[in-house]
Amino acid sequence: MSYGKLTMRLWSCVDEVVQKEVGAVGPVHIVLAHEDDQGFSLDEEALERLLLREEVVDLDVVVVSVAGAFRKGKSFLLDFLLRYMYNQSSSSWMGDAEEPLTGFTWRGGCERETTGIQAWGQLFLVDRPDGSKVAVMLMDTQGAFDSQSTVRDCATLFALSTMVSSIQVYNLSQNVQEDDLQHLQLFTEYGRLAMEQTNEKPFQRLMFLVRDWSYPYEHPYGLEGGHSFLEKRLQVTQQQHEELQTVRRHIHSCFSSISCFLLPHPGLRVATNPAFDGRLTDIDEDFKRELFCLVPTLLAPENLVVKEIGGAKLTCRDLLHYFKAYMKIYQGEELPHPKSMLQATAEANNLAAVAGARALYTKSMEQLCGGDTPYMAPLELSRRHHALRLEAVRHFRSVKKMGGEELCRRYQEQLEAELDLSHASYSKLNDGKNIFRAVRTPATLLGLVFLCYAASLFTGLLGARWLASMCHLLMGVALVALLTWLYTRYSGELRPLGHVIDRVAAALWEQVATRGRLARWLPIRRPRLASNNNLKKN
Ligand SMILES: Nc1nc2c(ncn2[C@@H]2O[C@H](COP(=O)(O)OP(=O)(O)OP(=O)(O)O)[C@@H](O)[C@H]2O)c(=O)[nH]1
Ligand SMILES: [Mg+2]
Repeated sequence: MSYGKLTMRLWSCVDEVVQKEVGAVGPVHIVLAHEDDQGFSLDEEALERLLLREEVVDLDVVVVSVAGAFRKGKSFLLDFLLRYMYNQSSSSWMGDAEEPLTGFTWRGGCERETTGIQAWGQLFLVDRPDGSKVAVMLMDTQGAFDSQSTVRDCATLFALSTMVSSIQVYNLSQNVQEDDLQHLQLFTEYGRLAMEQTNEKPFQRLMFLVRDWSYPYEHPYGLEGGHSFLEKRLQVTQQQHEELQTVRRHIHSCFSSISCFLLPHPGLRVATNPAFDGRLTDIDEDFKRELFCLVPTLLAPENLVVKEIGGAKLTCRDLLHYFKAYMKIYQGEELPHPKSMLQATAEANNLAAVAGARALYTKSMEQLCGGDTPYMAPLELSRRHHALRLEAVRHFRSVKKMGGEELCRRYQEQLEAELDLSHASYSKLNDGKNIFRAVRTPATLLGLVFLCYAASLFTGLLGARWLASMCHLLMGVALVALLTWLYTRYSGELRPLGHVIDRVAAALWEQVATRGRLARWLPIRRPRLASNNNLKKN
């Protein structure tokens, strides 16, 4: 029995089961797009119904996905893939000339149609020439760059479809532009980020499908023309700018095989007639001829590519687990959010300006009160900080940046907060250089020792022996604290203990000094940070 006949028999068995279970077969939403900016969710039940069906669950799986910008005929093309899968053994798989095209929903018009990710409601069983049997899943993806999706939405869906498919068709219109390559780079990088790092190429087969190709006199329609065209487009040369080289290297490093197919325009009736329902009589001959070559290039049994992750082939059951795991990663918050080019550039501009202003401030502060400079009056330090802070902010604002005033103000606030933090640590460094502060703990403890000694002598003379013993005890504690403090400073060990002793001594010192009105000339209280306004008034 030929492969084709066997496939058809198997297929009709599966078809019967499915018809009984779910009625008419159609597209199934496996990834749902939520309207209210809530991202996407996986319809696990729908996916389980599809992948855990007894006939397919343990078979190796082939996933063919079509992705790209919205309104470019992706669903329309997928319906021809469906026709091929349903009529594989027949050379007239394209169907009757007057038959409307059905399957994945497609339509004319300028508003988006497909949302989320849809899979065809049943998998196709195919016998491959090597005798193995595989299950083929066809997947349609929400078009990128519609007016309702963010860059993150587009990246998530493209990345997901690339990660779970073994054959990804990148559907483009008219040409392969540099921005098409940049978007592919961004989306595949977003996919690679969510996958475990391996040395192997993370994705399998990629086909650039260029629709409405208008230059057959330069590169003929079809796979061969596509090959020569893509070779030129993806060529890396030393004369290229580094940016162009990086994009091309990235794409080569992501896919194990890359091809290109140039498809002619299907004719004006397809593109512009609102009454067009997909019948073949309305489609240009050139398009049908090339489509007849394109579809088997993707789906003929010998061309099918089994889905592999980390070098291991996946069954339908495995694919279900991977789908769930990947979806969870994209729903979590650990991945960075891809941004639009303007947003990313504006943030980079602002960050660079913040870094420049911070460097300016730090350089001057280092000269003023860095590690090797002598102690300076805290009030003077605070005054200079404010002057330099103003200068740094002025520098930040003078740098030309993209992104507008709102973004600029946000980064200015960040800069100001950072500079205030720096001031706090420069103040601490400066305080550390003060001789009084350096000897404050031992002086306080020594003072306490003498005070307790004198008090014990005095109370002993008065005959209050228990009070004298208390003073002795306190003196002993102060002495031990002093020795411990000296040890911690000398050895650098038991630092938390040394820190506690410092704080107790500081509290005592503050009490005594404040009561004794010494606060004016001893470094007891830190000068309060004068606000910008105060400074201006001064
Ligand atoms: N110019 C042109 N139009 C096409 C081609 N193939 C299909 N169309 C037309 O493009 C329109 C959109 O087709 P869809 O298949 O719904 O497009 P889509 O990419 O799935 O759109 P979204 O689901 O919104 O992302 C329909 O009017 C088709 O007739 C093609 O190769 N070239
Ligand atoms: Mg569509």
